[in-house]
Amino acid sequence: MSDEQIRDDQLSRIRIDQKAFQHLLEDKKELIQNAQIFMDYIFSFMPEKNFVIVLTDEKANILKVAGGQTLMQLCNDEMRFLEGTCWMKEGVGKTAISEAINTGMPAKLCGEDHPMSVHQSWSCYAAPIVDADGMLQGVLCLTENTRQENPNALGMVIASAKGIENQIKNMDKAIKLKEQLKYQSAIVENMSDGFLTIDQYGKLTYINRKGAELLALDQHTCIGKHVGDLVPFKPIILEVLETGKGYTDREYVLENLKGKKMHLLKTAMPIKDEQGELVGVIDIFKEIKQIKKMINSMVGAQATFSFGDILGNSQALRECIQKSKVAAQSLSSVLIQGESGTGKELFAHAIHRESQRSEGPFVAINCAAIPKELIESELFGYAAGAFTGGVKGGRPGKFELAHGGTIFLDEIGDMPLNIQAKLLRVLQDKKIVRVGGDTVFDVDVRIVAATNRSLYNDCTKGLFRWDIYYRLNVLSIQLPPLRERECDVRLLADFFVQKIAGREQKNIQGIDTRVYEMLKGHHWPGNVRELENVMEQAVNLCDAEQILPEHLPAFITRESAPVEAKPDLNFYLRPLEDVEKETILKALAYTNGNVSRTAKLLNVSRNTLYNKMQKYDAVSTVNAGE
Ligand SMILES: Nc1ncnc2c1ncn2[C@@H]1O[C@H](COP(=O)(O)OP(=O)(O)OP(=O)(O)O)[C@@H](O)[C@H]1O
Repeated sequence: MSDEQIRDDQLSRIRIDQKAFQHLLEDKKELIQNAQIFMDYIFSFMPEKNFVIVLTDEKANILKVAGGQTLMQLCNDEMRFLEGTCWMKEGVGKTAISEAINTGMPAKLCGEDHPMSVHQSWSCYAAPIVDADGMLQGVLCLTENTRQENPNALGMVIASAKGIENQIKNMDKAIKLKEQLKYQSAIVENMSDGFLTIDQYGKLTYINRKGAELLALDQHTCIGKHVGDLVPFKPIILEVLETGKGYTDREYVLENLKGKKMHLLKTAMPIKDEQGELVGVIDIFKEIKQIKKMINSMVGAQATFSFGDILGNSQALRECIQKSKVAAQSLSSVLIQGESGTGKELFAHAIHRESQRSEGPFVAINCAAIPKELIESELFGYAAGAFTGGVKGGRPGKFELAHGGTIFLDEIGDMPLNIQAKLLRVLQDKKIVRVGGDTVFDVDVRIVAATNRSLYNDCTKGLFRWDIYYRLNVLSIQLPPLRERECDVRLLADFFVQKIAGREQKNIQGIDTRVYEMLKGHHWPGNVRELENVMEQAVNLCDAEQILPEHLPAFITRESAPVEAKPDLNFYLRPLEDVEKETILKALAYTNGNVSRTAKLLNVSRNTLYNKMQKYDAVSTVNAGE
């Protein structure tokens, strides 16, 4: 076979399918781009251009050929050294390219080192190109005629291959960084908090969408401007630039560009470079109302009962429900009065649920259950540093937390007079000032108050302010005691037995008629709460299919028992208060001073018990954990 035939035969074996080659070029785009820079560079500083330089992939497929025109032609004529050919196919023999691929090292093959006669007039210098993970990506190979050997050729190829490797690594890093930045900016852009950064000169370098919305700025045109020129107040982050000290979760009230008053919680952090020099500040801010919403949903500041949960067919109760439904539609304050356990809290829930602000929070506070010295800060919050021991950053009170909803002031009759004065301001102006602070906060809160005392009597005795009484009493609901609505006793007793038996998984079908009679005969000083407790006790004791008289507590069965002999009154009679005090102390001793358990034992509310304990100086017996 002639040399020409050998060459053509070889070409037909080493040529890659055109389509496959196009795919390969696409796959290796990055490598080709980076190698091209170095191939051009070598080409530019060798004026004789008496060489050919090729780039192959890791399987010896030639991706790119460059070189002097004459030499390229010669190379083609003698070796078919062409783009789109593979130089590791069978029959090609050992080449510098195959050596570099097989050993992973630079390789040099000159003249007769080549096994193929058609290659023997050429000297080839090849160096592998690897990526950041050490994986072979390709080979750079310089080929020249043996007559014009260049002693620096191998060094030049190795240096260029290294250069390409670095270029690829940098490119990979840049791509990864870009990806990372894309994610980071997506996170920051979609944050529900406002986020901005300034440089060391106070110029805005970045602001996210929420931040621009809160401060009423144009997100794009404000970049590069000094923050002091962008907002109508002295930006607090400039202090961080001055002091180098950041802060966490501080409250600020400011006006944005549109004049809207914003109550924000802010965190600012200084950014320092590797030398510890301050280069900027990060500022993260959110509206307090967002936090209050979260607090309310976490602490369950929601009304759980609706009018559907209030049972009773008596005329008096139906009228109360009717009146409360009307009250729910109004924005005026509501005063619910009634004995302990008549359902005042239940009505307060239902009024909120039926009102237009039912989506807002329902915040309840029991004025009798909080020590007098703490009521003010509980209701109105306190400013930063108001008292030693207080949370450094201050705290909002129940009125602020109830913004947009309803506040239920239970046992309002127990509110101290000095706090009543502050309450008047809320009722009149809908504004509050935190304890120890001077910032005025607007609060949009509907007040529902309740008491089991006669507020009117308290006013006449100077214990309650008339002005507040009149303001609260705009809509007044007087809940009837249970003893005055006999027909509800049966209904409620059935309901409680069903509810408690279901909860306790007891199969109790109903209530014996004698039990109804006994229940009707009781005076119910603890009202519905007392009835609920009695039925709970009965369900627990019941081992039959019906609640029978023997399941009722003795104080109820005794009331309906026939009186056999008149007791010796002189022996039995003692002042009622003495008996009450003794009973309370005994019960407290029995429960180790646990107020909740004692209240349950005595069938009274915690508040009623607490009031009586204060009256009888028994508060010191309370368990410390209470
Ligand atoms: N009409 C009613 N229907 C169903 N349950 C009722 C009714 N009235 C009261 N209750 C239940 O009785 C218990 C006491 O009710 P609630 O706490 O509302 O009374 P209160 O008047 O606020 O008591 P206190 O003055 O002691 O705080 C609760 O468990 C409540 O669900």
